[in-house]
Amino acid sequence: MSDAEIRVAVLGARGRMGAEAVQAVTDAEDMQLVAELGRGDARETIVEAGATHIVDLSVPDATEDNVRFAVEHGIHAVVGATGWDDEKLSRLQDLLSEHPDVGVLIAPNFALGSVLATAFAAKAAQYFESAEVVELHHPNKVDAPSGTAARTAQLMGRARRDAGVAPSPDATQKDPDGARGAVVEDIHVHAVRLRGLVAHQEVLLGSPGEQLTIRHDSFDRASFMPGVLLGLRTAASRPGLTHGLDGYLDLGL
Ligand SMILES: NC(=O)C1=CN([C@@H]2O[C@H](COP(=O)(O)OP(=O)(O)OC[C@H]3O[C@@H](n4cnc5c(N)ncnc54)[C@H](OP(=O)(O)O)[C@@H]3O)[C@@H](O)[C@H]2O)C=CC1
Ligand SMILES: O=C(O)C1=N[C@H](C(=O)O)C[C@H](O)C1
Repeated sequence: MSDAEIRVAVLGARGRMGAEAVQAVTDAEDMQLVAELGRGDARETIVEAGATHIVDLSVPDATEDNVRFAVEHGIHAVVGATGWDDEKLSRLQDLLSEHPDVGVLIAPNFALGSVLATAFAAKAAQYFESAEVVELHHPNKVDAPSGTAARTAQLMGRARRDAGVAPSPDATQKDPDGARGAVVEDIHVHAVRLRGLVAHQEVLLGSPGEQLTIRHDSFDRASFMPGVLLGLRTAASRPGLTHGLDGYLDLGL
């Protein structure tokens, strides 16, 4: 084993994503899987196992504490678990300023196609009168809207605001049951939960007489693994917080 080897602890290792990541890390020649943690397992195991990196694929309620533990112990973190709102991100930034050698990637989505779709949507959003997001997932998902949809809407909304675009036209006066969906940065976000689905998203952009739809589909969790491995291979060389796998890619957009 070389000193430079990436020694990985997977958190949420028995979950849908975690199990896939355990296999991907095991198969990677430049990595060693040194710990697999689930709910109730002591985080100290990560340190005892000599991990240089964690992959956090646990749950929104646990991820902040997991990442805090890693950073405080000088361990790089690649994070796919959702729930990272602005408050948590800001606390993490503060923590990282005390640990300037540690790299953390918070990746709402590891699939390259999804990362590109979000970047395209952010780029296109200012050119259309109307913009909405529809995310579609398997019914075992515990959070809504998805982390990917929330981030996509946030980037779209900010781009529209910076360009001076008005909020999407909407004559709705009565919506007692929330049929118009969640609102993130002035963008409506709709969540579908349907047996048979994995992870899908449509960004709808409309102007008089035309519509642009930017759709991405993950049919299998294998789609996320190249992004997880890229995150693990890059995090140590990118100290501080990176929000979005696009931060490790040169998309040129
Ligand atoms: N960024 C990306 O590309 C992707 C992100 N995700 C996100 O990853 C997360 C996991 O998704 P998914 O695998 O489908 O969910 P699962 O429910 O299948 O897996 C979550 C796992 O985390 C375990 N867990 C709970 N608490 C802790 C804890 N404190 N420490 C360690 N493990 C814990 C759970 O154990 P138990 O079963 O005992 O509760 C469970 O095994 C979600 O937030 C999801 O949105 C999912 C797909 C892609
Ligand atoms: O829970 C999931 O499955 C997924 N979660 C992430 C999210 O909330 O965006 C990524 C992907 O959509 C799959």
